[in-house]
Amino acid sequence: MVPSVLDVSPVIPVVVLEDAADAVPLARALLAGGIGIVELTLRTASALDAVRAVATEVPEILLGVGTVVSAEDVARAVDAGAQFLVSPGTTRSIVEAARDRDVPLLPGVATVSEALAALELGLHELKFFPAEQAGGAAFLGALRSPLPQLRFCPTGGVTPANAPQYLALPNVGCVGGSWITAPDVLADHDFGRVEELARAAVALR
Ligand SMILES: O=C[C@H](O)COP(=O)(O)O
Ligand SMILES: CC(=O)C(=O)O
Repeated sequence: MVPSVLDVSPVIPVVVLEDAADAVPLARALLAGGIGIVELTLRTASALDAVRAVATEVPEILLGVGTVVSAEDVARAVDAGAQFLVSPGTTRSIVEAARDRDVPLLPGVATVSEALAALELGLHELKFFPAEQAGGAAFLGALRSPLPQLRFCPTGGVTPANAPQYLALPNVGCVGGSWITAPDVLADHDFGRVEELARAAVALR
């Protein structure tokens, strides 16, 4: 049984991978650093090859596909091996496509009305995106009182410096962020650095 996506790790690393050959060593470095989950975004031509490689060669990691912006993306991601899906927003067609494939979806919201609309679609675990730009930890903290049934993964502008403020909120399960797999780290193929950053990220909570 797949655990709730929000409860695997304090941080979901959000990855934009240019070279699919990096995917497997990257996933192994995250695991070695104590992070058992990864979100590979559909933002590069190599994304689906990367997903297929991790699904085949690193089955121990919970494999998500992000930047899912259509029902077609849901199909492509799940066919490639995605175990969960992440979207920057929430649409009925994406929600229904993910349900049809029986794959957990973490869709994004940025306002109270979007959170209510997601609730009407039966969703209780959401991404808060873009977190820093949309109101940060103070905004999410204020949602807790009227909407205690919702839990969030704030993503967008989250850093090791501000992550603890989010992780201290009772309606936050984990945060998402790209700092563990930042472009300079990936450009250097520095998987030892990925492991170090992963270990430091796990210690944030
Ligand atoms: O999914 C959203 C972003 O790509 C991650 O945002 P970030 O680079 O600000 O951590
Ligand atoms: C930003 C976002 O939610 C994603 O790339 O999946």
